[in-house]
Parts: sequence; C-alpha cells; structure tokens
Amino acid sequence: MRVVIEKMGINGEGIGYINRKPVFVEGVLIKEEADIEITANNKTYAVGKVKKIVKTSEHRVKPKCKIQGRCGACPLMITDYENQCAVKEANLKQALIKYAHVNPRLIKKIIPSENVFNYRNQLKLPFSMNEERELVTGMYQPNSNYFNEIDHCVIHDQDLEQTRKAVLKVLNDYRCRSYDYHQKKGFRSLIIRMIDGRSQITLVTGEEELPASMIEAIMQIKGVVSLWQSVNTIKKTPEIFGPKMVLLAGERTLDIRMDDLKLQLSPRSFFQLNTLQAKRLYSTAKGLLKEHYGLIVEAYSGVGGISLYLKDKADEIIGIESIKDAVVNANANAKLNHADNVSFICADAADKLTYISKKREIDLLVVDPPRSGLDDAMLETILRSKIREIVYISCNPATLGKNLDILLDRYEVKVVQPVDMFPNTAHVESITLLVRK
Ligand SMILES: C[S@@+](CC[C@H](N)C(=O)[O-])C[C@H]1O[C@@H](n2cnc3c(N)ncnc32)[C@H](O)[C@@H]1O
Repeated sequence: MRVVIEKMGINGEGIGYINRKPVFVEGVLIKEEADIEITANNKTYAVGKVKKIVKTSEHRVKPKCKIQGRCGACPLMITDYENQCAVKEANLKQALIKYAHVNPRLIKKIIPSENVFNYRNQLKLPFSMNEERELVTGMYQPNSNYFNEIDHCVIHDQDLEQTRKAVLKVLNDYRCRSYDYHQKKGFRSLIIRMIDGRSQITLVTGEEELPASMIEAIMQIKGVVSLWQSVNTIKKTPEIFGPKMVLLAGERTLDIRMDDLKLQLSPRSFFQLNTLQAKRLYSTAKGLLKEHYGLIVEAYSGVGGISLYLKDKADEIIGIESIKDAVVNANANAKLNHADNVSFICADAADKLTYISKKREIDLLVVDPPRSGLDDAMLETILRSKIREIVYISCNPATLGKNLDILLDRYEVKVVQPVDMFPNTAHVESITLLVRK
C-alpha cells in the first residue's frame, strides 16, 4: 500500500491515512510517500512497516548512528535539527489543543539545544553476551527481545562513551558474564553518570562478589570517582537498581557544579540528563516568575536543583521528593549552597502538599513530575488549595494536556515554553505558567 505522511506522532513516527484510518509508520517524515506493509490493523488505527520510500523529504538526513531505528531511542535522527524542533513544537501544540483547548498563541517557539549530539550525561544499559562470548552493553529493540549491541552511542557524552568502553574491557578481562536468571548470577546493567569529566559507576549484578583487583582496575579508569554495586535478583521488574546499594570504592556522591550551584548526586537520585540544557530549563522557569514570593513549594524536587536556583525568590522553599537518597542529597545541597530558607521532605508529593496547603498559604507551586504526570490525588489537592501560581515542568505533552484540562477549571495558562532537552529523540520538555483565575 502507498501512503503519504501528513503528520508526526508523539513517538516520532509518521502518520498517514488510508480510507481515513490513521496508519502509524516508523522511519518516515511529513510529505514523504512510502510503500508500506500493514503489520497491524485495528478498528481505529493501523500500523505499517516501510518497504520503500518513494518520495523523500528535503529535511531527511543520513543518521549518524548505525543502529538508528533499531534501538528505538532516536526516531528523529533521520531529519535535520531545525525540523526536529518543528516536529516537537507541533506535537506539543497538537496535544495541548486536543486535550485542553490551550490557545496555540500561548505556546512559544522551542528553545533549541546547543548540543545536538554527545549531550547525555548518563547511561543505563543492560548487559548481554555477543557472538564472540564477550560481555557487551546495548538496548532491546522496542516491543521485542532482540538485543542490539551498542558499539558507539552518538548522543552520549564522548567521555561517557570512553568510560563505558573502558569498564567493558575490565569486565571482559575478568571474564564476567551477563545475568543468568536461574543461577541469579552475572551482570545485569551498567549505569554511569559522568559530569565535567568525573564519573560515578554502578554495576547491577546478581549475587556476585567482585574481586578486589577488578574494583581497583575500574577505579583506575580516567575520571572514575566511585564504584557502586547494586544487587538485583528480582525476576521481572521495571526497576534497574536492586533494593541494596553497596559502595565498593571511592566517594559516596558525585559532586558537580551547575552555574553557581554545588550539587551532590547519589546514583539512585534523578538528575537532568542534559546538563547544559538543564541550566536553560531552570533559568527559563525562573525568568517567568515574579520578583519575590512568600512560600514556594516544589513537588518532585529530585536533588533540589530547581528550588536552589530559586532560593533568592522566596522567604521559604519546601521541596517534596519520594526517593530517600535524593532527599538526603537535596538537604546536603541546601547546606552546601548556604540556602537556609530551603528544605526538603521525603514524602509522596500529593500527601505532603495536602498537609502543607491546609496549614499555610502557598504562593507558588513548582511541579516537575515523571512522564505519567500528576496523579488524581495531586490534581485534587491543587484544585482544593488556594495556590496562586503554578509552574508545571513536563516531559510528556500528552499527560500535560490531560492534567491541564483538569487544572483549567481554576487556573489560566499564561505561557507555555518548550525547551529541547533531548535532540534526536521524540521527547518534548516544556514549562507552563498557570495563574489562579
Ligand atoms: C522528572 S524528575 C524531576 C526532578 C527535579 N525537579 C530535577 O529537575 O532534577 C521527577 C522526580 O519526581 C520524583 N517522584 C516520582 N513520583 C513521586 C511522588 N509520588 N512524590 C514525590 N516525588 C516523586 C522522582 O523520584 C524524581 O526525582
């Protein structure tokens, strides 16, 4: 079947229509024409696989990565960066109009990323064995068990890639094997966070005792400041880290600088993946605010970066975060940065916000939730409270749109500012400023 691609979907796929039914096709761009094979045909939509592209977009480029399209992380790498930004802006507009009827004129042009490649400061990759019986890292093809070995990832920081290769060499020198679910032994995942040339490494393993000389060899790799082991023998789990973390060598935290801020990060704490753009994200959010507030609450605060960026904007700032390690980091970060007016609480965001909003007046709420967006309890608490302003930082236009639809009962959108944090991927980050009606 031949299809003309009319728009792009939220996952970076092309969408065309056959007999008015939408057909989702990976690896194609707007205005391209392709011969496709229908691989799934449901009542309301179909899925197609490209056999041949018969008309090519002027925005198509040759992807820099050999396994683009197979690993699934970078569907937009087939188009120039200007067009990637246009696709992201259109997707955000589409979602916010569809779910919440947001006036498109309030949605600004996306702030592009300075670094289109080599921007990721962290990798979290599963291990496997290749045909030569060597331990390798890679990605499972989306919706399949097929493992693609990653030889060289072009969105990872170059030093991060060097470190990954050096760690693999050590593990192979010691003849380490990938995880065996029956024996509960072997290596499951490699996690490396590398910022400003310094790295924190975590090996997620089965019940494995690692030789002291191997630990020493990893610590000798350039820039490595700590090596952690996380034992995870839970069979089917979406969690990469196991319940227990053991510091094998080096420093407990990765200490970084972000503009004037000093931040400490533990392996399990969330931290923005594109450090340069994170500074832009935070300073753009700050730029949308008034001069000064009484009380700011930041929900989903991670290691406290946003609250600390805003420390001069309020009499008091309270952060709420559910991961204990991140809260320990955040409170240490408040001390390190002499922010006596900023503190962090380990709790569920909705629970704690309900508690605070019953006792005190909140002038500004900052939320930066995971991809699933704000849950019902959080939305209910916000609607019941008298919070005056909200800054909603979102990494998922669909959940943002659905949440806004509910919040718009009591709030008005002032501006939506997209920021590209993840070039080549389909992810769209945005900041929305809402004011109580
Ligand atoms: C997208 S991250 C944002 C972190 C932080 N704002 C930053 O810029 O680094 C979302 C954070 O929400 C936390 N989180 C997830 N669900 C939560 C909940 N129900 N209550 C509190 N925090 C939660 C996660 O642990 C994570 O640190």
